[in-house]
Amino acid sequence: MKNVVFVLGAPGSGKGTQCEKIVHNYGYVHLSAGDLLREERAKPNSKHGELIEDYIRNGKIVPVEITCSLLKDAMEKSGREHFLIDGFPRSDDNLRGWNRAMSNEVNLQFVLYFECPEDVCVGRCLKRGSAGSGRSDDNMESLKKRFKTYVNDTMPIIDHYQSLNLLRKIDANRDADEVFSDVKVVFEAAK
Ligand SMILES: Nc1ncnc2c1ncn2[C@@H]1O[C@H](COP(=O)(O)OP(=O)(O)O)[C@@H](O)[C@H]1O
Ligand SMILES: Nc1ccn([C@@H]2O[C@H](COP(=O)(O)OP(=O)(O)O)[C@@H](O)[C@H]2O)c(=O)n1
Ligand SMILES: [Mg+2]
Repeated sequence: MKNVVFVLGAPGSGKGTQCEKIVHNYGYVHLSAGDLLREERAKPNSKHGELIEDYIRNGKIVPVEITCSLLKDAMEKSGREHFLIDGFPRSDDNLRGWNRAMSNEVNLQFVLYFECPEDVCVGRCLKRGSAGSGRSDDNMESLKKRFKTYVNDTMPIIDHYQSLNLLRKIDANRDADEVFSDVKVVFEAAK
């Protein structure tokens, strides 16, 4: 049986940064839904490249059929058993699509949630943009849309996992190493 930890939090809350540290310490495979979508977009023969670019630039959530099949393929290709799924599920469509396709073959261990104020997150993303992230959505116009999507579509998913007692909330408004010391406590408890 495959094991999964979902990693959620606002854009810029530090999901990718903390996932890297978890990979080093706990041997999970890190799958970022956003990275997989950006990779798919970059393929010259991609069926969905233009759609993905439009959704990303406008901070909208790409239809789950696309995202879930990228995740499923990456999981199968890895041949591994423990996965950090970063930035997913981010909407009701994501959650329902995942449950339809995957819930029978995957055990959800818990959901890591990085809590961080919006102004701090926006500042981090703008800094990432001006440092040359090359991302078409690390600009103020896209960020406004991304945060609207986060509040309207993703917060209800976070509440859903809270009500199932699966949410592990971390204060992400600190130095990355301090954040990781709390992350470690969660992973040690899950061993
Ligand atoms: N705890 C932190 N304090 C300050 N900056 C951070 C912290 N964690 C990540 N960053 C920086 O903020 C930006 C967003 O981090 P990232 O891990 O990509 O977040 P997310 O995947 O949630 O968007 C990156 O440029 C990263 O280097
Ligand atoms: N489950 C997901 C995750 C990302 N995405 C898209 O990819 C964009 C970037 O996601 P990301 O996870 O890389 O962004 P960050 O939260 O890491 O800054 C999102 O704003 C969405 O447009 C999606 O459609 N569905
Ligand atoms: Mg990220």
